[in-house]
Amino acid sequence: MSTAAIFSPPFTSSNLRSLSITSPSSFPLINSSFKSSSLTLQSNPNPRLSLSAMNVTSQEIQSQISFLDRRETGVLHFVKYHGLGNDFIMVNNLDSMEPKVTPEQAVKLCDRNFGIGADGVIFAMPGWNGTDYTMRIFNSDGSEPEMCGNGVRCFAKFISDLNNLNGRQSFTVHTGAGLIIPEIQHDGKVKVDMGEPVLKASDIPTKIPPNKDQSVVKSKIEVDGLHWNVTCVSMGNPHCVTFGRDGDQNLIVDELNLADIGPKFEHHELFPARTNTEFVQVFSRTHLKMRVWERGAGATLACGTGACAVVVAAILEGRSERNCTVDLPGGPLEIEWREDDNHVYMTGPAEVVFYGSVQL
Ligand SMILES: N[C@@H](CCC[C@H](N)C(=O)O)C(=O)O
Repeated sequence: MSTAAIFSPPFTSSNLRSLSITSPSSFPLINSSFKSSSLTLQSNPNPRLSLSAMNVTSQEIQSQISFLDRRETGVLHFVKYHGLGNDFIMVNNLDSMEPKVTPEQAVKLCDRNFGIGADGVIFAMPGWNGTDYTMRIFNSDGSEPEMCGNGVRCFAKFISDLNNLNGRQSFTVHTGAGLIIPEIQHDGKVKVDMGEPVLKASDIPTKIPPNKDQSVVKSKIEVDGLHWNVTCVSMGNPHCVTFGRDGDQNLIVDELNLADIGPKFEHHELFPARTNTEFVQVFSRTHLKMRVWERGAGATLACGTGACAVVVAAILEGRSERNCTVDLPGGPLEIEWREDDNHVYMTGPAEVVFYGSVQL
């Protein structure tokens, strides 16, 4: 479809009832281009709104992405991406250091029932201090984290599509976690130099007393009356990694009630900036499985910084090698914590879901 110039009137509550996707009156969906093999809109009052094949090709993306350049007051043009089901509304903010969406608007846009639906909103901004680009992100609760691993892979693909770069590209990206360097590989996956993990307790930050040099490794904390062994790692953003409770042989992560236990870690008094929490099951010294409760976003299908923190914690606890496959609910990530430069490298996919425009 030709996305760029076509704008339909905002949906009203009466025509919304006949659609299988909905858009609330506070965020009327103006135009969208889904890519899905089997989906079609039934009783679609707007013939321009249609759903067709998944896996958007690079050429298709480039022919459609130009609609992001349009400027209409009160209208946000976006592309939704996901990295292993961790999904983001990507905004072309390359003309300004001021985010085009406020934290309050981000909360509404991310709402899965009354908005577009996403784990966060990501802004592609001009570079800073010599970097090619700046990435900022709002979580679905409107808070601003320092970094997002799955998000930076989506960011790399978004930049490549925006600038018609078509193929392998490496960028320098300024983030709240410092310099991050993603590289689009020939197979379409994105490998990211995530920098060095931070282990000093006060910098993570956590109030858990350090027990190994200045860091927290396999320390016991009480959460909801139970004692959990945790290792704390920052990948720019804070992570609390646990392989289980006292006396547990090996955590079976599928058995956890994440919605119950996750918030108790996130808001625990020992984490002054709140925390992301990863629950980990060990299959072998190179194969781990995790579930995550994210600060500001809850249970997500994947967390890139979380997977990096998990491998760092597993190595510190003597449970794994430096190269691991980490299974997440949305799929696997390859993580390496290199000995020579102390950097963590993450490799995984990033895909377009759809394009859209919405009234703010
Ligand atoms: N899903 C992300 C992490 C996003 C930020 C996190 N919720 C936080 O507040 O730190 C990832 O892939 O790393």
